[in-house]
Amino acid sequence: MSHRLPTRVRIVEVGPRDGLQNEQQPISTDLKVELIERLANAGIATIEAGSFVNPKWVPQMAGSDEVFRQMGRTPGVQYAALTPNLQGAQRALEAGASELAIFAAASEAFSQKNINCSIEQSLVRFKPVMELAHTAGIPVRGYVSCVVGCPYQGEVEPQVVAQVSRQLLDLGCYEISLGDTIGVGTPASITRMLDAVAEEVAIDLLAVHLHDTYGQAIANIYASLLRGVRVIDSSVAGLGGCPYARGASGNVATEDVLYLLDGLGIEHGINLQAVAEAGHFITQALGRPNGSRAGRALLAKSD
Ligand SMILES: CC(C)(COP(=O)([O-])OP(=O)([O-])OC[C@H]1O[C@@H](n2cnc3c(N)ncnc32)[C@H](O)[C@@H]1OP(=O)([O-])[O-])[C@@H](O)C(=O)NCCC(=O)NCCSC(=O)C[C@@](C)(O)CC(=O)[O-]
Repeated sequence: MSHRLPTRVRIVEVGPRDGLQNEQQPISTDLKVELIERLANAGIATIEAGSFVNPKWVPQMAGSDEVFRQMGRTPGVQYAALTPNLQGAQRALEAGASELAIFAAASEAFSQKNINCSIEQSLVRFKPVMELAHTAGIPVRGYVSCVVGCPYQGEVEPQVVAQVSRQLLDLGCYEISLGDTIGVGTPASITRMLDAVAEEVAIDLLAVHLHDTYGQAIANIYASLLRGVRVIDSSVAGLGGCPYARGASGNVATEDVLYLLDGLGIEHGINLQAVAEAGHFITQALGRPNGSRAGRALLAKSD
């Protein structure tokens, strides 16, 4: 069990997907593309650029094909797509996604609401996705939602998270992202959960995906770093929420995470000021408040 901070962390930017999927207003493809390009220019090496789900349930992501086709690609950047099944995976690959993400849950109730099937059925649906991705030579990331709490079921047992994580790894995912979907975790519950999962999946293969609903995300990230986690999902300007978790606020803001990492002397290879400007750009365009405190502070200083 590590209590030493890592020297380098990889950021997975989920703003263009997780951040925007819940926006009610129409967002043009051009705007999504410009956001993605700004994030890539800032030095972010993994960007979740869209999802290929049923547009009836998540209308904002209906244009993901177009986004993937229009955006300029920066060499060395992975452009990931969230895909729930073979149909989604086929569309994502046709559109040119360089990485796929499948998503399961540690709560039966959330699995049913989110993807209309049980946890076990979801794993069966993911098999052909994995086969397709394997044949195409495309890496697949696995998400587990509700790793500490579920909006429908309440507390979630760390052992269930560990078991689903192991199953996703066995399916062939290269990394497992642990989602505190409703942001209820605290350093104590996140650490307990990570310790249970680390019994099944090496800590090097784990990422944390923490929503900031209760303002605990940065503390939870620090606790995760102390446990040896080296991959953090975040969303520029703290954009987002989950359509299947009412009241859930966005992911931890990328700018806030970068500020934390800088203060700890942990390398990340990203230009924080450029991300803050991307956050300003998108929140101005959407007419919504900027959810990053570090972003707001940096922008105020550079005015
Ligand atoms: C998963 C399904 C598709 C199952 O939905 P289903 O109804 O069980 O699927 P089905 O196979 O029975 O098909 C029903 C209809 O859906 C269509 N369909 C089927 N698949 C697709 C597809 N890929 N793309 C487009 N259309 C699709 C299919 O063609 C058919 O159309 P119809 O014949 O009725 O016209 C549905 O429930 C769905 O799309 N749910 C939305 C899930 C979602 O996007 N949730 C938000 C993202 S998850 C998240 O935010 C959490 C995460 C990852 O960030 C981590 C965290 O924070 O915890």
